[in-house]
Amino acid sequence: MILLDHVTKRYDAASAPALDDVSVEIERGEFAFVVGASGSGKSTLLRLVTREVAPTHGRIQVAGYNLADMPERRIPALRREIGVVFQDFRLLEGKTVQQNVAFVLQVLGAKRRRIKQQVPEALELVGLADKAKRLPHELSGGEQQRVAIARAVVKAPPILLADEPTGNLDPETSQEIMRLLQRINKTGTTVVVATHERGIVDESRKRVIELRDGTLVRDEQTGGYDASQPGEDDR
Ligand SMILES: Nc1ncnc2c1ncn2[C@@H]1O[C@H](COP(=O)(O)OP(=O)(O)OP(=O)(O)O)[C@@H](O)[C@H]1O
Repeated sequence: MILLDHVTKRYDAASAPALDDVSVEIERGEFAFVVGASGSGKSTLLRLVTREVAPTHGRIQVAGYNLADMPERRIPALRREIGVVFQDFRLLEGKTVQQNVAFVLQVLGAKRRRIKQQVPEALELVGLADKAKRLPHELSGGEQQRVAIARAVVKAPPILLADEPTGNLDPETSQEIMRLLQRINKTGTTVVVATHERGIVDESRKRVIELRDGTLVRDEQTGGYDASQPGEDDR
């Protein structure tokens, strides 16, 4: 589903690569964490998968698309296969919850009937059916992130990427969001979560792909964060 084969990404020739010769394969239906300290390359890895940035070297395949030599005009088709969630939610402030979620389908040119059916389903999935008419600022942070997740999955993408999805949330709300992402994974969606919060990773016992200074230093199926290494929380 997602394949990086000896991928290097340099943003500019003078500085060290943000990702350095990274090879990793994430199968359809898997749940994987990408962990590492700030600046280790987590966001760069996700941005390569969405083709926001192109690799300097190496081969990338996502949902059957070959990204390294992909023409610009094919990028929208790739992005239809991927839902993305960010730390800062990125909701449209002037639109209600249901309008935020519907907007994705409208942009894709979906029929009104499909929108009427899928938006309530997505809100039901994230537990926000009763708050469909609220504006984002009338919601808690955790609720706003759930709207963002509903928006990411409403088009039923095979892949969901989350970049520090719990970075702005308290521990209890973070756990709720992680449970929701795992529930979405159980429906068959491939889920990749970048985070530097080791507690979340330890609890989940999922595959952990660890980056340090742009290189892959660990790829383990059973989870657990290497406590011997200093991380964000220890500084
Ligand atoms: N657009 C850019 N231009 C130049 N350098 C960049 C750019 N984006 C990221 N970098 C550099 O690439 C390296 C990896 O950054 P990246 O954002 O991928 O790390 P990260 O692990 O996601 O960090 P964080 O947790 O702080 O978001 C860093 O050294 C960063 O400064």
